[in-house]
This record gives sequence, C-alpha cells and structure tokens, in this order.
Amino acid sequence: MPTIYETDSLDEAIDIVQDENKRYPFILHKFDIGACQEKWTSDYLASKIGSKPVRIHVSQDDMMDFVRKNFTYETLPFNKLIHRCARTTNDEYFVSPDEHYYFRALGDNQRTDIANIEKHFPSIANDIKYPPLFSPEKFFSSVFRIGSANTQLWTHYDIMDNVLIQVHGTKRLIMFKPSDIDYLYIDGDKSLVNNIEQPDFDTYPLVRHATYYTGTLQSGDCLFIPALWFHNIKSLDTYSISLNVFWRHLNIGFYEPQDLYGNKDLIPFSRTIGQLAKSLNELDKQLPPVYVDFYIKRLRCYLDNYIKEYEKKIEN
Ligand SMILES: O=C(O)CCC(=O)C(=O)O
Ligand SMILES: [Fe+2]
Repeated sequence: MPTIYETDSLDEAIDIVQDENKRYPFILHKFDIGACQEKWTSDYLASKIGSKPVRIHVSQDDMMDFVRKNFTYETLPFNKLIHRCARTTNDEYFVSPDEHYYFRALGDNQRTDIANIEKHFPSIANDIKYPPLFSPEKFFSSVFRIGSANTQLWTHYDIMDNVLIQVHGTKRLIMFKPSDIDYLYIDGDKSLVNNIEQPDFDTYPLVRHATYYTGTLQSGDCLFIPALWFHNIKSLDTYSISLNVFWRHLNIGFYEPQDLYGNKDLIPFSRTIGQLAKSLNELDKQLPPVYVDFYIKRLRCYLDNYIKEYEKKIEN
C-alpha cells in the first residue's frame, strides 16, 4: 500500500499542484493555518456563530452511505451541533444517543448559494488561512466541515482541485487515482463500496485491483486532493473541524457555474453524454429491439477499443 506523499515545503507543494506532470495528492505540514488551530474550541465556535440553523447528516452508522442512505438530513442550531459533535453520547438526539453527525456547510440559500466561509461564517473567517496553491481568480468555494469522532464519509471524487485544511482532530485518509475508476463500482461520483477498509470481495471483486494510497491528516495539516482522485476520509477518536477550498484548475468555462458541491461533470463531458443519449434515443425509435440491442453492444465494443487505443496513446 503506497502512502500519500508528505512535504514541509510550500514551494514544493505549489510545484506539485501546478506541474501538469505531477499533480498527485500530498499532505503539507507546517503551513501556518492561522489562529484557528488554537482558537477553534467548541465553546469558541458556539459563541462566535451562535444559533444559526445548519443542515446536517445524522446516522446511527459510523460509515455514512450516500447510495443506501443510512442517514437523515436534520437541522440544528450551530451551537447545539458543535457540542453534540464534541460528545460521543448525547441526551438529546434524533435516532440514538450515540448517533453520528456530519455537517458540510452550504450557503444560506441551500439551493443557490455556493459555500463561502467569509460570507456565511464571517465571525470566524479571519481565523483561518489556506496555502496559496492557485491564483485567486480560480477560487470557487470554501466549505466548513464538522463531524463526530469515528465517522466516515463515502468514497467519492470531486471535479475541482481541493485543499482540505485540518483544524481539529485527526483523519484517516484513503485515496485512489482516477484510473482506478474501473475497480471502484462507481454510481455517479460515488462508490458503492461502503466499507472500503474491509470490502465485501464477493460483491466487489475488482476492488482487489485498486491501489490504496493511505495517510493520516493531523491538526494543522493540509491535504491536496487533485480533481478526480477518489477519497474516503474518516475522523478518528476526536470530533473533527476542517475547511476545504475548491478551485478550478482548468479553463473556468469548462465548469458548471452553479456547481454547489464541486462535483458536477465538466461541461465538455456533460455535452458529450447529452448528445449520446439523444442519438441512442433516435436509434431506439428507428430500429426494432433486436437491432437496438445488437448496436448498443457494438457501441460498447467501440468504446472498449477506444479506451485501449487511448491508454496506449497516453502511455507514450
Ligand atoms: O474530510 C472529509 O470529511 C471529506 C472531505 C471531502 O470530501 C472534500 O474535501 O472534498
Ligand atoms: Fe470530496
């Protein structure tokens, strides 16, 4: 199992992000993330942010599963949420005293606003600094995240480059390179393999071929998650406070302007899929079922060959 690369050098970090031939994940140590590391106790955050209502995921399970939805969405005042996350059992709860919480900030209007700590949590925004890995016009969003101890988020990829800043608590990291998409049983941007540490190989035999990149993110560390790299992140024995910043590494015009989660497909791909769906629909309307079935399988062969040729091309 390879480990995620680690460095203490901001210059090296910038080089890895900006050199198109590098762009692998790394943990950056010793970058000064600002006063948050000392200041952001649960009492401080509760008093600064107060009772602003926030939407959260609540689950009895320590592995949140987006595909099978083993959690519910609830709303709590922020000051209650942070205190509940800081404890492992609670007198007040939704499903059980030891339920797990995961908060991923959205905007004030959850359908239209892009998460931005300066806009939505201005009273604490100046406490945190993020490493200058990209130029300011590429910035997209800054997402405040808080979760209970021992809580795992599903394996997924994001479409944007990302730096995850760990303010409080420790996280276990598992990452997979984009080409492992063939082994991860993907549904949209998420993997069906929920227990990634001990996968059910009878149901998901191909996971054996995936290369696990592992690491630990400590308070004060920053993790670079390049676009398309799959990540499975779990808080360890204390509750976790993080902030992640998404930015657009490619031409800004390739990205959906209203991508609230940083995971909408790039426009050139959604266009391709749209045209394909339209063509397949036409095919289906024109020909009898035996022919449609035959031709969509021909299409699969066409794609398989295309992939083989493309892999050869990028190897050289
Ligand atoms: O740390 C986590 O809980 C998940 C972070 C994540 O998925 C991200 O920053 O894109
Ligand atoms: Fe993510």
